[in-house]
Amino acid sequence: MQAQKHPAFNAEDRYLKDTCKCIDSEIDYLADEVEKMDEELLKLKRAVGGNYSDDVIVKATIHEANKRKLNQLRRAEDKPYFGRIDFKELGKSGYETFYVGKTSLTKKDDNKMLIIDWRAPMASLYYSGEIGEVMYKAPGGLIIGDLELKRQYEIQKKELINIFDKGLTPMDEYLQTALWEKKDNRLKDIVNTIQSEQNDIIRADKGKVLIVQGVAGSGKTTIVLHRIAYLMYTYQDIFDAEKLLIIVPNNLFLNYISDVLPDLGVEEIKQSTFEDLVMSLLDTEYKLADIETKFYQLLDYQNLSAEYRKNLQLSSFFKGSMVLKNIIDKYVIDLSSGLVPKIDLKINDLIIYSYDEVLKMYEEDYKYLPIVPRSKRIQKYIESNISDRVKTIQEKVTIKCDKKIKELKDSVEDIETIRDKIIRVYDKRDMINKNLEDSMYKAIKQYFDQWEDLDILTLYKGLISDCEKLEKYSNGELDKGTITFVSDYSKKIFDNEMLEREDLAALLYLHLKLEGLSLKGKYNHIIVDEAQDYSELQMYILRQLSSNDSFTIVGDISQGIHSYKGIGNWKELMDNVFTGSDKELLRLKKCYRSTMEIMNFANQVIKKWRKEEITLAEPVLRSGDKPLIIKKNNDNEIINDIALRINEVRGEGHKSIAVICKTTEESTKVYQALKNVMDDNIHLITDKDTSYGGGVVVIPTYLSKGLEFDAVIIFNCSKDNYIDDELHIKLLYVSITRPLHKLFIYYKDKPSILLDIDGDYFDIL
Ligand SMILES: Nc1ncnc2c1ncn2[C@@H]1O[C@H](COP(=O)(O)OP(=O)(O)OP(=O)(O)O)[C@@H](O)[C@H]1O
Repeated sequence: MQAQKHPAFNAEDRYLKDTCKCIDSEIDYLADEVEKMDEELLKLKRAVGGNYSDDVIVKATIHEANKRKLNQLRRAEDKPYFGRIDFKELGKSGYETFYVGKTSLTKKDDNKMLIIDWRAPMASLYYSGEIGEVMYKAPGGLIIGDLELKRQYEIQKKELINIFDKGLTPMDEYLQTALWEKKDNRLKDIVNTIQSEQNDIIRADKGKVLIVQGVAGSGKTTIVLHRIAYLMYTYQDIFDAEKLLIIVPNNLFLNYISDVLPDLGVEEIKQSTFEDLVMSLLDTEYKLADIETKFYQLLDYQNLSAEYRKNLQLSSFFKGSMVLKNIIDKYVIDLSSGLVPKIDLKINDLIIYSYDEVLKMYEEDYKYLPIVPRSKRIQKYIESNISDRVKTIQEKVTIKCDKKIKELKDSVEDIETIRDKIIRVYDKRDMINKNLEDSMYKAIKQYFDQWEDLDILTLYKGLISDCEKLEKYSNGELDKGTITFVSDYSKKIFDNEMLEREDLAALLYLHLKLEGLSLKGKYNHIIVDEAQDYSELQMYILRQLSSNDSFTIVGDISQGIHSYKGIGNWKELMDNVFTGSDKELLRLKKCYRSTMEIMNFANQVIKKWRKEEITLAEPVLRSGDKPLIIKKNNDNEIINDIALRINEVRGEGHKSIAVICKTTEESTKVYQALKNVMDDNIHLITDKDTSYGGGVVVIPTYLSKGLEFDAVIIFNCSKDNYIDDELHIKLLYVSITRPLHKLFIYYKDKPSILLDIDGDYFDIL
């Protein structure tokens, strides 16, 4: 064991053993407490029989905290800590030693802090502090002092394996050990090796919109998950799990990241795709058009004209744009101003509620309500008051009738005629009054039938598929060609009783304008991963769900394979969506995932995009094989070679291997062909899959985004499969930035123009 060579081994070994003993006894103690409290709470709950009890609440809270701590200690018992800092605060005498771990531990008998939590303010020194003068932010203000020692430990099953000292051993050695590990099917926490620039993001001020542009593999996903754990620990009184929301691209990805938060001691955070969030907010399951159809049409340069593909892009972009938001705003104003029909609510010829009276309710009394609840409120008001109103009218009818009868009685006509007339007047009065009573609810219905139907889906479809309306409300911001394309294309989808994914944000926005939103302002912090693929309107909607404009938004413009509908530029997002809020854009340039050789190669590919927004990745010093580009004569030869390659890579101990294809159709063919020449231990991943079980998979690029594998094999990077356009460049870039250790790229006939790069960056076969 390397650790034994370290001069402080004996002292460190003793400390580890003492700490482990202490954890064991704390685990025993807490397990005992939890068991006792389980029984006690059961008895107490029975005794109070479902009634409110302070005692039950207090005990249940302690019980939950004990269970949580017990879980955390159990998770930490094999590796109780990973770092140490020796720090002397300015003005104090002597250095104090602090061990940093995933969860804190205090010794029972003397209250000595054996481990501090990695999220504690002082632990920041472990991640960001350099030996010498340092400072860190504590709740009471800045603490300044001197950092004498920063030490890192590799511990396995309670045994010290290695010790690294800042200054004596290159710090990267510790990071390198972590990065060389083989990956299985899930993302892992990185508390041991969080880097300084990542630490800054994790601990950034909570009260703003933080946007992080990070290159592929820079740890964006990992960091946002650590940030959640940090926020929940640091601001326990504000951030309970229900007030946090994480938006992720798809359910496969959700499954891929699902271990990290529990490992960091955080449970039950709402994590959702944008689509699922909208459907749950609208409480409706919409049938959505297949995500792939449009995506693959955009790639189909052989069969579809450039103009058609451009219109497709524009149409998607429009549906997520602030232009559509403005159109909806104007549409709603018109809808609202013409909503109260210019008629009175009458029964026969009697006015029960006049147009002016209802208009006043609409424009003044209930103006504070959105349109739909406002019109419902007015209807309800009229329903509950109409009988009083009718009574008043009946009284007036009676008075009029009495007056008429008096006149008749005073008249000079013969008595028989007067009697007949009086009877007729009474009959008429009774008929009118009865009719008033009988018809009042029917009249209300007939009256409100004249109001425009506010079914939001119908209104939305009506707007989007109506060229005249789009033209009227767009104020010249859309050209006629786009308008016609949008409305025709949408009509076809609507006719099939479907919506596009792109429709959901606008539909929800219309809902918000007309109905309001029950979750408005519900979340204290919202996290968006892979944010480059979201539209401004989607972000605008998320902003409506936030109580305080507290966001962490991470993404990589270079991986924006859905940028035809998404964000092309962070500055525009800040200007157009987060106007007026405090915001900051940070950059992560280092890639921790892939070897230097893979990342240098990837940089050459993304450079072909020739866009100023590109940030080239700086690989962390970890060297492996150069990417291997392999030419074969046909698909069969490629498949046979891939099968051999997979066995070879498996033999080297790599656990996760992906054969990445451009489309699902290509993936399906490759999967079938591989199954014919290989064992059965291979899986096809499609958009129906919600989990990735590790091992060998065949997967289309767009689903591999966000994931990573030990080795990646790209099936067909031939000339006619990847052309020199933005979407193809980004697709290839995403694929080649997925591997940690090995990358193989196959082609037949001629290689793609995107592989036309300096030969130093790859090997060929
Ligand atoms: N400080 C670190 N220490 C150890 N591993 C790290 C560190 N930072 C990132 N990694 C590892 O790098 C890999 C990439 O991380 P992650 O998936 O979070 O990056 P990303 O920026 O979201 O990537 P992409 O945009 O390509 O999806 C993961 O395996 C993660 O564990």
